[in-house]
Amino acid sequence: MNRTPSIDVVSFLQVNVLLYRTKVSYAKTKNILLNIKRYNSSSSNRWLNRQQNDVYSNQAKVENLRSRAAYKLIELDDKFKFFDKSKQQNILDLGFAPGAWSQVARVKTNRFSKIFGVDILPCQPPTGVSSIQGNILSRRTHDLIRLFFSREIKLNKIDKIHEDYGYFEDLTEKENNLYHNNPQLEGETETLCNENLPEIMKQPIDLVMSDMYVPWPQISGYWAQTTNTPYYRMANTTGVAIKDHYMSMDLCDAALVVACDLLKTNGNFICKLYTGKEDNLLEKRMKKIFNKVQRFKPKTCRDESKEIYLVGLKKKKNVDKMEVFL
Ligand SMILES: C[S@@+](CC[C@H](N)C(=O)[O-])C[C@H]1O[C@@H](n2cnc3c(N)ncnc32)[C@H](O)[C@@H]1O
Repeated sequence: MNRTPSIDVVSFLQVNVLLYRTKVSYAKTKNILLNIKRYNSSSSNRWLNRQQNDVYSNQAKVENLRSRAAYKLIELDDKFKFFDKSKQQNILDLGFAPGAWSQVARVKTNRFSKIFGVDILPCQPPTGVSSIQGNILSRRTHDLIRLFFSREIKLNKIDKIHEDYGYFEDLTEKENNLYHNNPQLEGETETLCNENLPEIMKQPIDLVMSDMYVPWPQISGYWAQTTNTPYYRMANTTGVAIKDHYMSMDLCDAALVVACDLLKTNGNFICKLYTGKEDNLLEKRMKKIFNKVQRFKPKTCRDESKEIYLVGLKKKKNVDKMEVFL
């Protein structure tokens, strides 16, 4: 087979020949090569190296969690107590892929609770979690979320192991009568009209959690992609603080619109953002929606990262979306 030598081997040989001619020592050659390598290494390589040496990433692999992000949600829940096994909860996980937050939510809630993930990337959800591939900036995605929570879903009891972990392999789904009896909702192509919806469908969610961040366009690694590992670099940021900030603010606003429309009164909200100039504006908006708003930086977040979480506790009654955003 005709094999093409990698760029490193080629540059090693080239530099060696060059240095042999000029009688430079081997140690110096190595130094020059290291510099070339450093120059060539992309930010995604640096990210992969950091992941390999990261305690939380390794721990996540041991515990069969899909990413280190799981520990951030665990810390958030330790502080704010979002999950409650004693009652049925409807949970929406925005930007759920690869699915670590959904895994945590599944384990921390009882088997009657529904967990629904939305992501713009294709991703197989964890066991006991439902999902759609959709853009949260689209009105249709909002409608599909509403439809999902209007259905009655029963989780099958299969065996003791699943019972212990609070979820089960199969889902049996029974359409909610309200959905079938309402002609307006049967054709999913129409945008749902809020005024005519039955009460149960107006605001069905107890917790909206958003860990969204804009994924990078895929430029490599196609050979290794499966539905479970859609993109390697989806947890990556651009490294340009101001860009990261503005990109995350748009997604926070989108999550906030979902909270205005679909979160129950007294429901809670978690939202990841990269800090910058517009934090205060977001916080101000959140204060119009929630009784209490708090900032939280989990220990799992890297020190150098600008990532923080804004938490909205106990949604107020009759929130006027127009007033929040104008
Ligand atoms: C940091 S990852 C989320 C990690 C996840 N919380 C976990 O625990 O595995 C951010 C996700 O947000 C998703 N995302 C970004 N923009 C989106 C959008 N407009 N609509 C839906 N999902 C989006 C990305 O595709 C990506 O999978």
